[in-house]
Amino acid sequence: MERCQRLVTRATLSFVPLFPTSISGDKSFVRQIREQAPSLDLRRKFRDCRLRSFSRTTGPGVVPSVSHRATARAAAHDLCTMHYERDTRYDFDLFVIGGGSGGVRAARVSANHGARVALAESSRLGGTCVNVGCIPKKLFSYGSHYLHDFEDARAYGWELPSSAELNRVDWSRLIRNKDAEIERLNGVYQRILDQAGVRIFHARAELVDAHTLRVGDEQTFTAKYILIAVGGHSNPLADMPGSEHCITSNDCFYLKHLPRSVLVVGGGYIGTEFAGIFHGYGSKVTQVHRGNLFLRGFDDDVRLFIAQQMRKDGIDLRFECTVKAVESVPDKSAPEGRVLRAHLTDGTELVVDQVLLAIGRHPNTDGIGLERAGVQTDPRRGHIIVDEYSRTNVEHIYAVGDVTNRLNLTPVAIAEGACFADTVFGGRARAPNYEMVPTAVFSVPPIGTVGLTEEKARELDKKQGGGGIDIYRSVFRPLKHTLTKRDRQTLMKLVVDRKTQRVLGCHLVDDAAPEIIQAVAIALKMGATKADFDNVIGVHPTGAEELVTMREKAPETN
Ligand SMILES: Cc1cc2nc3c(=O)[nH]c(=O)nc-3n(C[C@H](O)[C@H](O)[C@H](O)COP(=O)(O)OP(=O)(O)OC[C@H]3O[C@@H](n4cnc5c(N)ncnc54)[C@H](O)[C@@H]3O)c2cc1C
Ligand SMILES: NC(=O)c1ccc[n+]([C@@H]2O[C@H](COP(=O)([O-])OP(=O)(O)OC[C@H]3O[C@@H](n4cnc5c(N)ncnc54)[C@H](O)[C@@H]3O)[C@@H](O)[C@H]2O)c1
Repeated sequence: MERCQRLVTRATLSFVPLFPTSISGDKSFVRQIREQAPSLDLRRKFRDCRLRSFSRTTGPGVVPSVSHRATARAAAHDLCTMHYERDTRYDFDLFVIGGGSGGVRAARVSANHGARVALAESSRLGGTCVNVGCIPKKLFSYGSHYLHDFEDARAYGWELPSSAELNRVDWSRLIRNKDAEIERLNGVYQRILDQAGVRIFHARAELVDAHTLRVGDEQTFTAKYILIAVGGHSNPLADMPGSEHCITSNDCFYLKHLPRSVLVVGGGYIGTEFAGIFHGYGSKVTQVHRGNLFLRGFDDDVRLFIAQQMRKDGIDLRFECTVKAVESVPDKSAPEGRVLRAHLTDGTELVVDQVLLAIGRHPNTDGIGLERAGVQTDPRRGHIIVDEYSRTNVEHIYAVGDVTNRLNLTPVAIAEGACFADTVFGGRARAPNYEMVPTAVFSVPPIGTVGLTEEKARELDKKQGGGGIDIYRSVFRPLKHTLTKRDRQTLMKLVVDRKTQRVLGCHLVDDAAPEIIQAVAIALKMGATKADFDNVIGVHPTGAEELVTMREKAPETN
């Protein structure tokens, strides 16, 4: 308390008059106040004296620079938004287990609301997305397009060496460069949390009881609120003979060699993205999926179209087929000193360098003491059960992100984390909104999608005895490939409610689809009708202009 009084006094007596020129020292001062001033009252006093000092320095004759003004306003806003009165009966107001997408956002926003926050991360900050998910995957995806791009460049006049000469990949350089970027991002996350005043433990944490956590082997802390944001892990298909020879998506980012051939098992996001990545880098790829068509949950037109395009590119895509056993066979000529013989359910065998299991992910709920705290999980799938505010059955324990198995996407985990923080510490109950969440599959070519599929829209329409669904579909060769002659097509599709004319879904397959779909999602979330789309003038020449020029309804099939 005394220390805080001193800080406030220092703010009024010495710091305040220097205000316009000591902005850079200012941020750390705000941080100090956040960390040291336990009472809301003291923080408010500091805020008030800050605001007074600012208005004094902006009096006649003093013109603070724009950046000074912005910094001061931001700092004052920071302090104004501290709603939460700390509870000193506990070591922390909030303990976050897991420093991935959801956990980091929740920790930062909660600290900004004035809570004393700790976060434990057993691996690397940033979690799946930063270390072994979205980011390295997208970097690999960029990298995998170059050979095609070089080949296409010839049609545009470029004189380049032959494809055989171009097709040489220094895989270790890719891994090194990727690692450096990920390390940089780990540092960014560390700084974000440090600046917010979050205490970070680079250790595993588990629940001892409903308010107590063991952190690493030795430390124990109490917290008023606990947030579980531990994510998930790949299904290792442990029951399959030879599964120990297979890799998961995590391993793809650390392979010593580019595999000459890969069997990809699974027809979801990860399998389809890695099939494209390895194929683009020059591996011979076979992808198997146990169902009759992969990418379940996506629009059927998109699923068929992507399958067609991938096959044209040379990927061996097999449906109603999966792997039943894998053997390791020594082979001195193979990069790994062995090859893998995969036995498939269609009766065939494949000899490959790697078998990638991409058959879904399980929540990390084992061994974190949920039972000791009385937190309920789903008996079938193991995820933590939460309500719309991400609260578990235990009043002060919350969970966000993949461990709750709602929509397992990074922006969703982030939104859940932010809503949690605002609800518990920000004085504003906020539930994440899962309507019209756009998503992309970075396959080759990529998919961008938002809203209802045609199948889902028809099903709902039938249930509601509605007036029917109109489909607008366009398939065309993108302008770029008129010169390259590459056998590549774009698909654009709108699903429209016939009665209200509201656009219920948009499904794109195109190199630009992941970028375009973000903006389309805004329109759909605002309730745009087909006429709204038609009223917009296109951007020419682009593929996206097709979205506002589709006039012909597709013939009725149902
Ligand atoms: C290959 C791949 C590609 C993906 N690509 C995309 C994409 O392009 N776009 C997209 O939106 N989503 C993508 N995702 C999904 C996305 O990564 C996840 O939805 C997101 O990371 C979930 O965030 P989270 O906070 O729930 O968990 P995570 O990010 O997984 O974070 C959980 C953290 O908790 C830590 N942890 C676990 N147990 C403990 C413990 N007991 N103590 C301390 N720490 C612990 C883990 O080490 C981890 O860092 C991809 C996923 C994968 C696997
Ligand atoms: N671009 C993105 O946004 C992106 C990219 C990667 C992952 N993700 C997220 O991560 C999640 C996990 O991805 P995923 O591809 O592992 O899972 P998924 O659920 O998308 O696909 C799993 C696939 O494995 C198959 N499968 C499941 N069990 C099987 C078994 N025992 N044998 C054979 N096949 C089996 C399923 O039929 C399905 O095709 C995704 O659902 C998504 O939410 C998102």
